[in-house]
Amino acid sequence: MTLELHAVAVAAKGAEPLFPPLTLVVRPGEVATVMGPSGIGKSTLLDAVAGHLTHGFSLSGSIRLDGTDLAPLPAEARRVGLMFQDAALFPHLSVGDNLAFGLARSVRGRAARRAAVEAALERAGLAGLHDRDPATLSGGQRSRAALMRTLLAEPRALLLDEPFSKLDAALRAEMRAFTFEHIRNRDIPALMVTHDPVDAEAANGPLIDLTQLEVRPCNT
Ligand SMILES: Nc1ncnc2c1ncn2[C@@H]1O[C@H](COP(=O)(O)OP(=O)(O)OP(=O)(O)O)[C@@H](O)[C@H]1O
Repeated sequence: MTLELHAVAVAAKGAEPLFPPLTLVVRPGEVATVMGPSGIGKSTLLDAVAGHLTHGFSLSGSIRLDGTDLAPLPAEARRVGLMFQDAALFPHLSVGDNLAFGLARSVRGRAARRAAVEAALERAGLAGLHDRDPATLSGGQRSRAALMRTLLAEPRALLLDEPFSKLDAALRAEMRAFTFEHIRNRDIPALMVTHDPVDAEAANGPLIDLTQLEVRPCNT
């Protein structure tokens, strides 16, 4: 799965585009980093890829996933996963039921769904916590569960909007490594918005500064 942005720009009705046209290729397993000052349109760019553009913003250029133009597809048909800093587990569901909520519809039958959730909990280092109330988990455990919920939907690409910024330094490093490893294992492209140079340094894909729109290789 490759994510391709060609001359992508977003603009509010009657206004100038938020940033100059962006052209970018994110290959399978790669994390591309998008940086730029507050308000330049980083989250709006991710919304455009996810199919959630709101507030009168319109998109120009094209966004392709695996060669398919995403423009005509509604958000749910794009199968693009979104992880953001305030990603919360549903407080009224157990940890396992939170993960089951994300589970792709293609996994059918009670036993198969339970097995898929148990395997995901195990991979996230959360084995045995299926029936726990999310409020009783540590911050890192909650973050890992939220990521697994996103991944269980089998997204074809992942969008990360400052996903680690609420975590302390140690947890941040752990979640960053965990997330990037899953992106590589799933061989899906990811687009990460961050203000943190350490996140950018750890990413293996192109680095885009929306104020410069320079695309240069990072760690490759
Ligand atoms: N609900 C809204 N209604 C109108 N304009 C909005 C709305 N949300 C965002 N904007 C505007 O769209 C522009 C881009 O916002 P966006 O959130 O994409 O920026 P950002 O680069 O992600 O910022 P930050 O780093 O602070 O999250 C900003 O100028 C902002 O004021």
